Amino acid sequence: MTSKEWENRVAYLGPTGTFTYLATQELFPNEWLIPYKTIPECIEAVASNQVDLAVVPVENALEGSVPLTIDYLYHEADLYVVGEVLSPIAQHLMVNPKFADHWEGIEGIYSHPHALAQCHKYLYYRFRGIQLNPTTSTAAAAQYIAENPDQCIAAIGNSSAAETYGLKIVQDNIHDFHFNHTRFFVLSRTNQRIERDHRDEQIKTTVMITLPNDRSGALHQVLSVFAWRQINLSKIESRPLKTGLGDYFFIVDVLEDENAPMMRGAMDELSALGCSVKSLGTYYTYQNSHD
Ligand SMILES: O=C(O)C(=O)Cc1ccccc1
Repeated sequence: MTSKEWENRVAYLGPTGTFTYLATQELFPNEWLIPYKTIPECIEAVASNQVDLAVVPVENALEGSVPLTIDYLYHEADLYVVGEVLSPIAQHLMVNPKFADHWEGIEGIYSHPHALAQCHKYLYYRFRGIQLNPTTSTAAAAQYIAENPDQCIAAIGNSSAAETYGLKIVQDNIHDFHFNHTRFFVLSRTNQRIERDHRDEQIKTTVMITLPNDRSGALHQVLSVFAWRQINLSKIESRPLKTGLGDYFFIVDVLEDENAPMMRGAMDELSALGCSVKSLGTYYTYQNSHD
């Protein structure tokens, strides 16, 4: 198939072998997947029409939100969430094969900051004092290890990265908590929905809400708008507006379709309360099986 025959160009946090890559590949097995080095580069790629869609991590069960993604969506880009992928995450320690028998002497460990944090206890008890080096992704770390075969260093990432970059896994499942899942957003310039057979039934809408300045009970009022309509929220989080200490916006996940009459009423009432409200769209969830 030539590049012209692909239906969609999909940016993802690369290179090949990241957790984002695995999530993207499972949802888009027949699309043209294009790696970008950082989350902002993925988001810019779709915003500037270089690609049709972008897949980026947005939240991890152990580490919480990925602030870069949420802040970039609020402050920098005008995009819609058109799908989400939930993937189980297993972290492994990998080295160049020639160090497979003396990996306990490694002098540095490389990975994405979230991956290092997910293995905090393991690294503390097993490698205290060894330098931990953040990289733009887990696969970028694996690639770095492969490109520096004379150094006794290790990467933390998934088994696909070990395979892609010819590394040997010397300790598997080193993440501190068994339930380690990451949520990825699929982003688009247009308000559409990715619809595949294996989607979850539950639909979700992500809304960004900025409260009117300094009014007591404003957040309570916002929550009441949803509560009395019996609209369920699955997440609410505040992020700094970056205009001064104490100024925040809220990102809220609502288990309802943005076009449902109750939801339209809720959005209108929020505006009437003086909030600025932006819906990032309604989308389906896809559960990935790999780890
Ligand atoms: O670096 C990666 O592989 C990513 O896709 C980001 C990430 C990092 C750690 C856990 C889940 C996703």
